[in-house]
Amino acid sequence: MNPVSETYVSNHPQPNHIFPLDFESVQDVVPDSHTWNSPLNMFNIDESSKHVIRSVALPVIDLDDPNALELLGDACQTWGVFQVMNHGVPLNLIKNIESESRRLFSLPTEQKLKAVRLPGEVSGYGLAHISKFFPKKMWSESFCILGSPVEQARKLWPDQDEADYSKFCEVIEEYRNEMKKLSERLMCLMLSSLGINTEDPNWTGSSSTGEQKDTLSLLQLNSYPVCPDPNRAMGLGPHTDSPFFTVVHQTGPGLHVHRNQVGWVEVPPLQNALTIHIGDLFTVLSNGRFMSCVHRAAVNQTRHRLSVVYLHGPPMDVKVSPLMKLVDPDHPPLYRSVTWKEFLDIKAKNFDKALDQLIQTVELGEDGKYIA
Ligand SMILES: O=C(O)CCC(=O)C(=O)O
Ligand SMILES: [Fe+2]
Repeated sequence: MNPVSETYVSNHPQPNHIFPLDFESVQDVVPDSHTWNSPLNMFNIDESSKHVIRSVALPVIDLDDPNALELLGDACQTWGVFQVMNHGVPLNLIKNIESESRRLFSLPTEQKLKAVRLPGEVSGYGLAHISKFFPKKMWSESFCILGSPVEQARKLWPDQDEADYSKFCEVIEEYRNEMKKLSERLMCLMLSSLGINTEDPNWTGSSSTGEQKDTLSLLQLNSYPVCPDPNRAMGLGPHTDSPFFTVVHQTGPGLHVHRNQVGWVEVPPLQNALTIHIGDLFTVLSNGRFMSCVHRAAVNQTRHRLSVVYLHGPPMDVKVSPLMKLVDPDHPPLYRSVTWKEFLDIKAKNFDKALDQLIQTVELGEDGKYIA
């Protein structure tokens, strides 16, 4: 079994955390199961104000800018989120993934349910994986793709022309390839901003079996149907992403990021920009220099919103630890090492406190090395 699937199986997701609301049948009331009215008390966020800030400018980085490296390093250390322009992903490919996602989510509910994610599986249609951490259901549906999309696509478009599902699969594969290229470029830039030379092939550590493996790439398509009462519903609850980072394309406003002392800030849907969220494993790797960014998705009353999220992480069984170059007598290693697979287990049990579980106290030994 795939190691990501193993993690999901061992954490027993319940079917009620998989099935989205049948949005086709919703009239003009948000059902109680989807009404978010009590404070969540997560991530130490002060929820006394519901106000979303639109006047604070998030970092926008043109990758062709000669100062891109510096700007990017600064954005990762202050915000943990930024937008990139001139990222090299063909704009027609972004339009194509948008229209393929729209085609998928506009299928009749019963058709989408044919590709439902089974308990313990990663790929398929359903509520986002984080659903189980919240007391109320989210106003969204998602489609997660790990590995080949063919099997799921055949379930969605079974009786028709092969062109129906093969177009979907082609676009998914092409988009994922472009995301992989962009992510590798961003990873190099982010590490360079920390003074790390990525030409050293061992910078991420080695897998437990000693072999070099491919980084894992996961794609998640999210759909946020129009909502009769957006102030009482939540598209996607507050969370941090687990991998090194995620690359998000959104079709309209709705993404909010949280910054301490500032509050919830809207990420504007800039034309031709992609949004990058620093994830938990980068916090570990950078020894706390880059902090993962808490974000959520709101819904609205008039526009069906979509987002496409690419998760860029290390191979599942590679140990991620604070980079040696970022550790010195003034900066002890804050986190113990962890693989992505182990971290998903920790997150499944501790959600917003997952990173805290990795914090370690160390002492400097006589040989100048830290002892946990
Ligand atoms: O829809 C969005 O803009 C955000 C989606 C997201 O955060 C996620 O899928 O992890
Ligand atoms: Fe996210």
